[in-house]
Amino acid sequence: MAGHFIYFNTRRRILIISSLSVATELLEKRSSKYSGRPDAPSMSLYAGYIMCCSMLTCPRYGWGFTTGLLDYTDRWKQHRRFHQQGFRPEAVFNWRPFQLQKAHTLLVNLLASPGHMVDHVTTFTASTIMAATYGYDTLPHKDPMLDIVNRAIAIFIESTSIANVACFTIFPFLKYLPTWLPGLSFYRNAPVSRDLARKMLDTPFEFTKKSMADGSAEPSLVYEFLSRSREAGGNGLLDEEIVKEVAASGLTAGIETTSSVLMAFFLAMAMYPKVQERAQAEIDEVVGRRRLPNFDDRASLPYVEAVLRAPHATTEDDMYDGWFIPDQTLVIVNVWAIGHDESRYEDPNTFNPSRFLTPEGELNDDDLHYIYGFGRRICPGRYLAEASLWIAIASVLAVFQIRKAKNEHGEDIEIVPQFTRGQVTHPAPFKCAIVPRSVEAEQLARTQI
Ligand code: HEM
Repeated sequence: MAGHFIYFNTRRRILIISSLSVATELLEKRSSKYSGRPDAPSMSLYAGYIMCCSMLTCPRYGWGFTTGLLDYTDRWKQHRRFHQQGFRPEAVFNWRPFQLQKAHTLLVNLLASPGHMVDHVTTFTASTIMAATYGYDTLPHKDPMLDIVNRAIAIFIESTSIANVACFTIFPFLKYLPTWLPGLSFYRNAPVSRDLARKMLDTPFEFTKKSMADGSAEPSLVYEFLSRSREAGGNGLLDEEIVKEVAASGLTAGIETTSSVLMAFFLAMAMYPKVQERAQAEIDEVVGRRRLPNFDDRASLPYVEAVLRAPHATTEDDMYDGWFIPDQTLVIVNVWAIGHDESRYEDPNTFNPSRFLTPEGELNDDDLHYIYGFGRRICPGRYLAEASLWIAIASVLAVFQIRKAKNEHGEDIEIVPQFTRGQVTHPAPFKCAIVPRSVEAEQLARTQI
């Protein structure tokens, strides 16, 4: 162990980095060496984002195509080029009107059934990504396309939980046993998962192709790539398969992560009413109560912005600070530790947006970029995610009060924050009350769509 990193040299070489400067030095400045993915079952951890990646397990469940699981190969580079084009800041800018509209749908859904906050949040994040990717406008409830995507993600997450993958990693012979044996039921999910993954790759893609053929296609990532490929005389099937893979990778990487942050926002607001009041006071002062916030208000709402802020396998040997880091070391960035580093953050366990403000009330330069990863593997969907999160948070704060739920005696039900385990962590179910701030706020929300 050396200061901010721990190195295990067991059967699998593992390096855990808990310092921003070490992560930046290794994963950004020496990014060419640290952009691979491990060649054996392994886990890479991020706080709030735990991705369990297994080169053996994921293809079995039909998920070997996703960008995040591809090794540092030409195919991965092709994926990245597509992501870069589709989700670069200028391209994402064009999605703002749509994100605003979907944030308003979120408000109306919350008014109708606040108890289904988790479903509404997932519909919101999925609908923005589906629109940007396929030009597909999801229904507010029970959308058939979204149903395929959600089922594909759910069965994959359930089947490849860390416990299950660890089981296969430690006892690889299990995969030769009959799947009817007790305890191996999750393994029976593999063909179902493969089937759903295939549907997830094909169905929305075919939707875009069909709408291009009948002239009704909305602009989208898939639309743009297919048009360009046709203009350039692309070689059909191969190109189409890559576009399908890239598009579905964005869906699978973006929905759970973005939804998880929004759920954590509701949790924090219920637990920290003073923070909520201060953010709402800022919105009332800057935006007023006669309209809802829009993206033009973002720069004038530093406190709301502050509320929003709250594995790499090496492909070559490397030396760092006198330490030798061999090829094929699994590198894990412990984002939780970086976010709880007391030398950076005073009282790090408290939800305190003010830590991102200067004494003058301006935003400081800590933009938490590290939550999106480092170097060549950095999250390509971060601009889309940030914009979706901001507009959802600002809109919800303008319209709702989020409070602890009450029991039958009218007392607050205390919230003990807990997070699920799995490939993407999110707050464990908790009760909260989501009620309009006023009759006017409710009417304002209803008149937007
Ligand atoms: C709050 C939301 C999000 C968070 C916290 C998040 C975080 C991350 C992190 C930590 C990584 C791994 C980076 C690394 O290996 O160093 C990643 C990868 C990725 N993310 Fe995101 N992400 C979010 C939303 C999105 C969205 C909306 C999309 C697409 C629309 C997306 C697409 C991807 C893809 C394709 C990868 C794989 C990149 C690669 O391996 O080259 N993410 N994300």
